[in-house]
Amino acid sequence: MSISAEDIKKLKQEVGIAAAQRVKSGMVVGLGTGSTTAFAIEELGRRLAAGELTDIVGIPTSFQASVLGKKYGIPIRSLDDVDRVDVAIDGADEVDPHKTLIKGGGAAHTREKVVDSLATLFIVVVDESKLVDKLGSTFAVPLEVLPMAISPVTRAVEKLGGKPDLRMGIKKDGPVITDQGNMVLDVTFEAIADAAELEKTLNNIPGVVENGLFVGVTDLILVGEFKDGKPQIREIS
Ligand SMILES: O=C(CO)[C@H](O)[C@H](O)COP(=O)(O)O
Repeated sequence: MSISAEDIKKLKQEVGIAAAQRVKSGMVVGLGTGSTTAFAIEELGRRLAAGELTDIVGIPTSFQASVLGKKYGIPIRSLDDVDRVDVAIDGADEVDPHKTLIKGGGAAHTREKVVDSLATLFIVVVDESKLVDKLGSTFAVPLEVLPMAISPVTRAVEKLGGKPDLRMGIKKDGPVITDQGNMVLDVTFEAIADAAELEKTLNNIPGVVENGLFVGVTDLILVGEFKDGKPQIREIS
C-alpha cells in the first residue's frame, strides 16, 4: 500500500518531534539537514521557548540547518566552540537492516558525516519509506566532488561499475553547488555488496571530498510508520 505525501509528512513530523524530546538541557546538539530534521529543530525551539530545555547549543550540518536553528532560537555554534557533540539528529535517504545509511539528498552529507560521526548518540529520523533491504535500491550514492575533478572522478566511478549523474539544480540552471562550493555526482551501482569497502574506495578517488554512505555511525533509528491506520514510532537500536 502506498502512503500519501501528506501521511509521509505526518510521519516525519512525529519522528522529528520524538527525537527532539530526547535532548536534555546543557547538551551540544548536531542539527541535521532535511525536511524530517526540520521538525526536530522546530521542536527544540519550542521546548527552549517553553522553558523545558535550557543551555543547549546547535551545531548545524548545513547552511539550511543554521538558518532554521536561528529561526527557532537555538544558539548556533561551530565545532571550534565545543569539545563534544552529545547528540545529533539527522535524516536519511535509505536505511538498511545493518543501520547503514545513504545520505546526501540535500547535498549536505559531507558536513553531516563530520557532525553525526562525532555525536555520542546519533539518532536517525525517517519515515518507513526509507527502509530498504539493499542499499542503493531506491537512491544513488552522492559524491561531493571538487569542480576541477568532475571529469576524472566520473571516469573513475565508471571503472568501478557505477553510473554517475551530475546533480542539477531545480530552481537554478546548471549543477547544484554544495555549501563548500563543490558539485555532486549521484552514482548508481547495480549492487552494493560491501558498503564499508565502497565508502573507503570512493573516498580514495582524488577529488572526492566525501560520499553519502554512512557505515557504523548510527546508534538509534526512529522510524515513523502506520500501524492499523495510526502513525507510530518504531525504535531500532
Ligand atoms: O541527507 C540529507 C541531506 O543531505 C537528508 O537528511 C536526507 O536527504 C533526508 O531528507 P528528508 O528528511 O527531507 O527526507
